[in-house]
Amino acid sequence: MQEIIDKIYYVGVNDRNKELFEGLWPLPDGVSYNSYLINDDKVCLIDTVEVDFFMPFIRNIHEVIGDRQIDYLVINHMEPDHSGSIALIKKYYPDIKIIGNKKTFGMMEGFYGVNDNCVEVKNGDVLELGGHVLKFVLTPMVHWPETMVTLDTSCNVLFSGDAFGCFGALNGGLIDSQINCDTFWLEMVRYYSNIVGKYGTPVQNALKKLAGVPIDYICSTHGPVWHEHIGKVVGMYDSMSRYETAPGLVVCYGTMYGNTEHAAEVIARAASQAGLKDIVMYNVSKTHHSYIIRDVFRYRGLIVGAPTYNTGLYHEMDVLLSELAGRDIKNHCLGWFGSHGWASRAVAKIQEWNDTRLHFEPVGTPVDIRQSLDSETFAMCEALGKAMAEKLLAE
Ligand SMILES: Cc1cc2nc3c(=O)[nH]c(=O)nc-3n(C[C@H](O)[C@H](O)[C@H](O)COP(=O)(O)O)c2cc1C
Repeated sequence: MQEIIDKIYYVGVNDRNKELFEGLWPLPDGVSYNSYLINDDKVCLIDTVEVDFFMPFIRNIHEVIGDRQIDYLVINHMEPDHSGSIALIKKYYPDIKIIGNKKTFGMMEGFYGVNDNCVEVKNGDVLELGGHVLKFVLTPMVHWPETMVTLDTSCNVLFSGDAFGCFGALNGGLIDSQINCDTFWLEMVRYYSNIVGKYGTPVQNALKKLAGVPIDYICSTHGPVWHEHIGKVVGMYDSMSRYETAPGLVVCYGTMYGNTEHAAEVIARAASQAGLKDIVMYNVSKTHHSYIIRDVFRYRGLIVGAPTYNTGLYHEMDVLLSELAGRDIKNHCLGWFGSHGWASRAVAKIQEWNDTRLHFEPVGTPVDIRQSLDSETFAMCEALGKAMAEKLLAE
């Protein structure tokens, strides 16, 4: 197994089989479950892996320590993709001491029935392993209540749990300086926006706790080990958790027979003609909402439109708006439009979502299309696209 630095080894695994992470998030390039082993006077394992991967996990551990026992297991985060192997690790290493905080152990008992040999740590507590010294920093609600991170102060390594993680399996290379990271940047935004995105304030609090701490390696639970790009990934987390955006536009629509799509094309073209360069368009039935949410986190403007369907809003658009509303996204502008055959509901429903849950800043005049675009609604779509572009560019 690869040594990251000074007796710290990677012992994680790759999952290229799963279609949907957590049954929700597509994994076109797989995902890694990262775990780390410090082979010092005392042996310490940092987090585990999803239980389906226990056999390759234990093989990786044996490759590093052979028959040595593991003294400590640090649990930074109890989500089962990291905690899933705790019970089996305890079977292999019955004397292992499990390190967590007050909120960790109730969850551990509830999920796995494990409740003995626990060592509770508080914020700032220290554990000496020999040459290596670990310091525990509690980071509640990034993105579960028990989350914490572990600093190895002897060599400036941060074991960050899910923070700074991203989708994408590790294809041979482990540390960012060994690999081309191009594919990981957008996947980091998708991971953050969908899974952590609601918790901007706790992420800001965690970043403040770590500000000024020298960090040479960030070892997260998913994706590459960050070394060369630490400034970039910390900057990305800072910016995303402040809900900072670029002056771009997401145009997202539902359609059955093309009339609402036609309106979306007119709106996007008008925005482009008004000078806006960053415009992305999605058919909400085709593109998984995790990609749309990712781009909503990147761009300040959003225009959504959908048909009236069974006296309500086209279902896939309802799902998208519900997902967006669940993330408490701030600092965004919204325009909207809709279509109907005989009795309009879609436009009012989108407005209802915004008034009651989203609270984005409304831009332009909503367009309600009866059956298909006519000259009046065509002009209104152009005006909507232009108004949004002018608003975004003016800022
Ligand atoms: C299954 C189905 C249910 C619909 N329900 C309604 C409705 O409840 N009220 C209404 O005014 N139009 C309804 N419509 C009509 C559509 O809203 C209308 O045809 C619209 O132009 C469709 O847009 P599209 O061409 O982008 O798919 C329905 C259409 C379909 C296919």
